[in-house]
Amino acid sequence: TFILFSLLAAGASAQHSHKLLPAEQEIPLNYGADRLGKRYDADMQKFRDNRLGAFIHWGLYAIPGGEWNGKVYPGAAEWLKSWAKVPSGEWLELMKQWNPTKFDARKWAKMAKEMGVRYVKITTKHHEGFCLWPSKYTENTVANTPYKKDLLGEMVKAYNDEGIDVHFYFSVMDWSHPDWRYDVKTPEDSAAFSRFLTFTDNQLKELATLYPTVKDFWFDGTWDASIKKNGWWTSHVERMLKEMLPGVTINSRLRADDYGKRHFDSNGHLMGDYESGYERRLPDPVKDLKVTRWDWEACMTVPENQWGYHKDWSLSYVKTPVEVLERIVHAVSMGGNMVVNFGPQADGDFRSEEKELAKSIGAWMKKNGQCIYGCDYAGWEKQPWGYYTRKGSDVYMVVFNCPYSKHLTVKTPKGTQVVKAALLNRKSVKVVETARNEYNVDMPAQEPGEPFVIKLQIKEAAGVVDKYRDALT
Ligand SMILES: C[C@@H]1O/C(=N\OC(=O)Nc2ccccc2)[C@@H](O)[C@H](O)[C@@H]1O
Repeated sequence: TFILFSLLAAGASAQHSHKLLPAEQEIPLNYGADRLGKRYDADMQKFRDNRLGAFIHWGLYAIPGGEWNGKVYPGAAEWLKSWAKVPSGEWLELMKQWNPTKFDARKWAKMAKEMGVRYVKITTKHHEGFCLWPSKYTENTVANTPYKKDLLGEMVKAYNDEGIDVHFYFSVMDWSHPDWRYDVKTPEDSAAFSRFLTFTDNQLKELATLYPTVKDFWFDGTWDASIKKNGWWTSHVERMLKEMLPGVTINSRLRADDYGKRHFDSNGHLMGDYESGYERRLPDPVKDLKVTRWDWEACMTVPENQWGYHKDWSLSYVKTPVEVLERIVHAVSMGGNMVVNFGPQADGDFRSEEKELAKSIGAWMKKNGQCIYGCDYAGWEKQPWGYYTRKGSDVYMVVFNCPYSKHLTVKTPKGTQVVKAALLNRKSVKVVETARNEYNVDMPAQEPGEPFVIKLQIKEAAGVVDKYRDALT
């Protein structure tokens, strides 16, 4: 079985293979998925209902902002240490300049509230190894900078005070730790990496103990062979955090199983509580409907690929608010969450483009948020005008593209009728049945000038009279 399975596993597609084997062919795993299927407890339901989040990528990399020794690197700014091949000792000198004088956690929380995000994911430690909290397991922390104070603690309190959940991003890969290894090949490697895993355990326990209102851990920096060869540890971390913080959610990216399979274990079952592979890309609304079988969260950058602050946003395309909004709606329409990224400046303020974006998305959410929060995949056939979302028996049409026909085609599943349609401001729009399970929903009389939402009242009674009798062929 093992040989057969190894061939099967080798043939499986990339890390996102979810090919489920018939139950009797499943192989025994010690470090595979702890649970089959979605979680339905209150904490996971809150994660799901939140739907819209914001990422905060903030670290030493915000100081150089993509430029090193007079050269501007177009790659992701939070990877500048790598692009410019800066030794750790030299990179950590930046700590001497870390003093965000304009940082005001309450202002940050107000901005998030105004945008309508229900949660914020904060980089507690990115690959560079600089900690935004005063960790006692390393010198590379905010405590040893001119700022001194516990930045993470200030943020957690401010966001929570605004009713916004806080999630922690944590990079396992730590470029500044002498015991980090990309691979474990020698006895020296395994001694060092074992020390590294203990160090990481200690930091995670510290985060869970100091900030017990944290709702989620989003692990990153877990793609290297060293982690894939230690799937047991990733399973231990998930169990340790869930023991310390019952209800906490953990992303699939942490996890590797007994054979180094990531995200989905060797039997095709999702590990962790939600799939976190959709980064700067989204599943296709027609071809990738498989994602509606599990919980997932996408994240996106506003420029093509900048998570940390980069001084020059002219180097790539910057998405407009409507383009950001469409990705948010697209994710929710397929049963996923969307996290929009912000890369604060070193001084603790945000660039104007990000402030404008937050305002613009927030204004739309204030009017239309009921088609996002608590909504899920509707199960109806995708149409060119936009996306469906659904909450119970309420189906929403979120319209991004207006057809010259002035009608929005709606095709309902068998046995489902559209009874009424109305704009969210309650002005009704005409609905005409055009064929079996097909309707024309009128465009609103006034051109809304921005993406708009139509709420459908439907009837799913079984045994609907089928007045269209197909001709006998
Ligand atoms: C959110 C982003 O996450 C990262 N890396 O993500 C991935 O490697 N993503 C990935 C990899 C393979 C498949 C799908 C996504 C980091 O390197 C980056 O600086 C940023 O923090």
